[in-house]
Amino acid sequence: MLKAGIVGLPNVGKSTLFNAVTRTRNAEAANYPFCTIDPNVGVVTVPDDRLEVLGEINSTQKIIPAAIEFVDIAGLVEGASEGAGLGNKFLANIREVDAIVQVVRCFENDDIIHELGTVDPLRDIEIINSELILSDIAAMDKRKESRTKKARGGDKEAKKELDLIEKLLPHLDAGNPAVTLELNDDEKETLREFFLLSSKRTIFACNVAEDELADAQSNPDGHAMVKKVREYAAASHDAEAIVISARIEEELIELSPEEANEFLTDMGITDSGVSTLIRSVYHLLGLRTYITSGEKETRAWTIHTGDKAPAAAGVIHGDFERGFIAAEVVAYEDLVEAGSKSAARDAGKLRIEGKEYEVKDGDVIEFRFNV
Ligand SMILES: Nc1ncnc2c1ncn2[C@@H]1O[C@H](COP(=O)(O)OP(=O)(O)OP(=O)(O)O)[C@@H](O)[C@H]1O
Ligand SMILES: [Mg+2]
Repeated sequence: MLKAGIVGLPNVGKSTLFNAVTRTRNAEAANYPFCTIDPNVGVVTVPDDRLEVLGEINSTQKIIPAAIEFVDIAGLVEGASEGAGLGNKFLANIREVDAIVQVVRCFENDDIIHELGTVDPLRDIEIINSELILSDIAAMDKRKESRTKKARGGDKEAKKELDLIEKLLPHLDAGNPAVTLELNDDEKETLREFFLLSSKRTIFACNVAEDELADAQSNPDGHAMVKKVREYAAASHDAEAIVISARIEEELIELSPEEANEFLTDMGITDSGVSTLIRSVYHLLGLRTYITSGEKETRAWTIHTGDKAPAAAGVIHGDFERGFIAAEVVAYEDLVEAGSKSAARDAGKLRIEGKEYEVKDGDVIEFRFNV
């Protein structure tokens, strides 16, 4: 299962967010820096309203959403790349995740300690990013040395790596994350093998005060700190910034879905920031959902962007892929509009697709196979 790492300065609300997304209290969240040392790992289900709708249509007994993993990582501080605050250990934890959620403190509150004494989202982001970049520079310097020797000996693979490193180092030295360097497909492939921290796709989670969430969601640029983070994310990271209030979400854990909805409505919010965040992370990881739906269960299956029908079938069972014959596909919207699968078939919306079909997000599929 792909993993998203929750990263940020100490005491900014990472574990609170982790509890909110996993709907547990497994991570200790408390008002002091370095409350978290060892990472907390949890499975997070991806909210998807389409499953309930299909479940209704097919009188399904069970609904099974898609899932990804979240890892709550210890806070980084300035100097982490040189080992400060157990920096090396924490950076190693980040290396193991597939994408990053960077939690940025965007709330004023004198009772909650800020490591640096003041609330300043852009300064905080810069600290985290430069630690990731510095650690990558050190890794690349080392790799450059070993590859130079090999390349001299005529090793083509080493030469290819070396060329990329020569391109990468000035980019990193200028303070840019590896993820924003323009590369061709071949270079991208090589870059993946470097496992760089700053090459991971990132979403910024602006953690705002509870009473500012409603306004900040409906008008993000009306919140001065959120506005800055959004601009920064778009300009220098080609990334999204999402507004959350980790503490509200944590308070919702004990409530039933109905009570939680009522609570949110009272606050003037329709969708909780955390649901949006989880969905965005799922997409950021390059993941898409197709759905199977019948009386027994309605289930979301996770595939990668661009996966073809046999590979998608293989997610259910290897036999489905090996014995793949065809996929009966109807787009979610078409199925809902028709009201049932047979009505969709009558309306000519049911397609029979073969081996080359690229499965789309929201396809409702039944596979034909033979083993
Ligand atoms: N949006 C918010 N508004 C007010 N307080 C918040 C908000 N989000 C989190 N907090 C509070 O901030 C404190 C720190 O939260 P938490 O322990 O989740 O931080 P952390 O980033 O995991 O810290 P550490 O790096 O020490 O592990 C907690 O007291 C928490 O309740
Ligand atoms: Mg923590």
